[in-house]
Amino acid sequence: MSEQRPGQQTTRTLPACKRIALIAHDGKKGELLDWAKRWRETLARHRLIGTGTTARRVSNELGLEVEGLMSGPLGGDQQIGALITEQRLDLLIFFWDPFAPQPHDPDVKALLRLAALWNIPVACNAASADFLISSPYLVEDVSIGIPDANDWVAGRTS
Ligand SMILES: O=C(CO)COP(=O)(O)O
Repeated sequence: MSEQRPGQQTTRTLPACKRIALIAHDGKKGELLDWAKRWRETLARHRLIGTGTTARRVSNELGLEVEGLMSGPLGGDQQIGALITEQRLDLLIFFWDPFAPQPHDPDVKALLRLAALWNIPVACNAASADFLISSPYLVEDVSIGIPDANDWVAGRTS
């Protein structure tokens, strides 16, 4: 089977002040809130964004400013995916629930695909989120490799 992949990479810079998405499925919201409480002071120094219910709960229960998008089942995962594609998100903390099928499972898969494609640091559980949030890269400009979108289109149009 022939498969097409981006042939050429370019880079982009994750800024020192990171744009961090916080998302949790209902069965994992308690864990995410506990985790965010532990890292509250660190999170407060970055720009937070989240799907509707997660964002509201983090904001209400921790007193942090979190930009709330649409709730996940109503399209929020896709909005986060669009931010990744537009290079407007730097870190994804997504506690998805391995025990609960979601009505919007295709959106969840699509979001994780875009995060993998665009080389975004992702944590899907508390231990990996601890590693990400305590990394020295969190407060530095960090250059990451990403697919070269212009080269991709050029290769499909020449
Ligand atoms: O469903 C979600 C992610 O797939 C999360 O959505 P809410 O934060 O609105 O619950």
